[in-house]
Amino acid sequence: MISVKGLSKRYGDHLAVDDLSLELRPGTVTGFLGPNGAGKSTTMRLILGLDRPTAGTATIGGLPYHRIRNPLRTVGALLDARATHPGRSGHAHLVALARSNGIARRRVTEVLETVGLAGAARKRAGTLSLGMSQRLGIAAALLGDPEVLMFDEPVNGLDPDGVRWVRGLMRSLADEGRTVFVSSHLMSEMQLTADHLVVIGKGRLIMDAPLAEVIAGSSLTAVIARSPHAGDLAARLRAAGIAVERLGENELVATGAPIDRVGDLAHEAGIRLHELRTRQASLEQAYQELTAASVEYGAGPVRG
Ligand SMILES: Nc1ncnc2c1ncn2[C@@H]1O[C@H](COP(=O)(O)OP(=O)(O)OP(=O)(O)O)[C@@H](O)[C@H]1O
Repeated sequence: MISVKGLSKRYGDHLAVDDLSLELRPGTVTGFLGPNGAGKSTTMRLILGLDRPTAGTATIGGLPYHRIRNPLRTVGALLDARATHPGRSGHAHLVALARSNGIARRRVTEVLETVGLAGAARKRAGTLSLGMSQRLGIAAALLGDPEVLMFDEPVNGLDPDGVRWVRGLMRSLADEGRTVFVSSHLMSEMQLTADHLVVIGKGRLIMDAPLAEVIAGSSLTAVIARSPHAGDLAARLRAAGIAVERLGENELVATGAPIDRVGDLAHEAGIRLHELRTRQASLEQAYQELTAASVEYGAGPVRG
């Protein structure tokens, strides 16, 4: 369990994290989203005690990071995949980490196999591709078999197979009851991986909700109805305060109401339906609506 209360971080006159409060639960993959510069990495660094907060607290299992007796056994993190000694092999890097944290050496072999790096373990870390470095960073995070895992952009540099593998890994770690906190800019991937989403913009919390709720809340999520009496249905739905747009003579789109409500209203009015379905927004679309006002480093208009 990660608990963040009133967390703020100021760099000079810039507030990178602004009064953030979160509870991240075990058994869940929580996706951490936000535009460039929103404060995701800073928040993760604060949770991991790599930076001191200006205000507020961050605890893991009830303790601030610096008070955790066996940190690597409690929380594993991948923040910067290139943060290994370039002249050391992946194997030597993990052995050193294991030794300094009282972790059995055989665990190194296990995690190297888990991340598919057993064959490349003797290569110097500096010669690994970005994707392999990511895998090595994930291996280091898994080394202490921790209950809490934090990954900053774990699929960065991975090929499609690697991306799929990370997705499966996150899922299985959460299914084992662990707390998984993962940031990514790949919305399509997050939509497949995360159960819960935390969205921040300019250091502030924008959304903290289950994935399904975020998608249902998008204005692009709608109910499509086809009926030989679409006009009557439109009138009935509008009278109930539901926004309706006609798609054609027999079809309409209703927004802001769940499919059950649209179906019930049609039934109550005795209106025959030939089709009733939900059109789901993608996470990408929902995310863009949520963050439109807080893109700090957006591109300006393209001039021709
Ligand atoms: N050590 C630092 N000194 C000064 N400013 C910093 C420092 N670290 C981060 N910042 C600033 O804090 C803000 C948040 O940065 P952060 O890296 O946490 O964002 P992010 O959401 O992880 O972005 P990205 O998606 O681009 O990785 C940015 O404006 C950044 O320039």
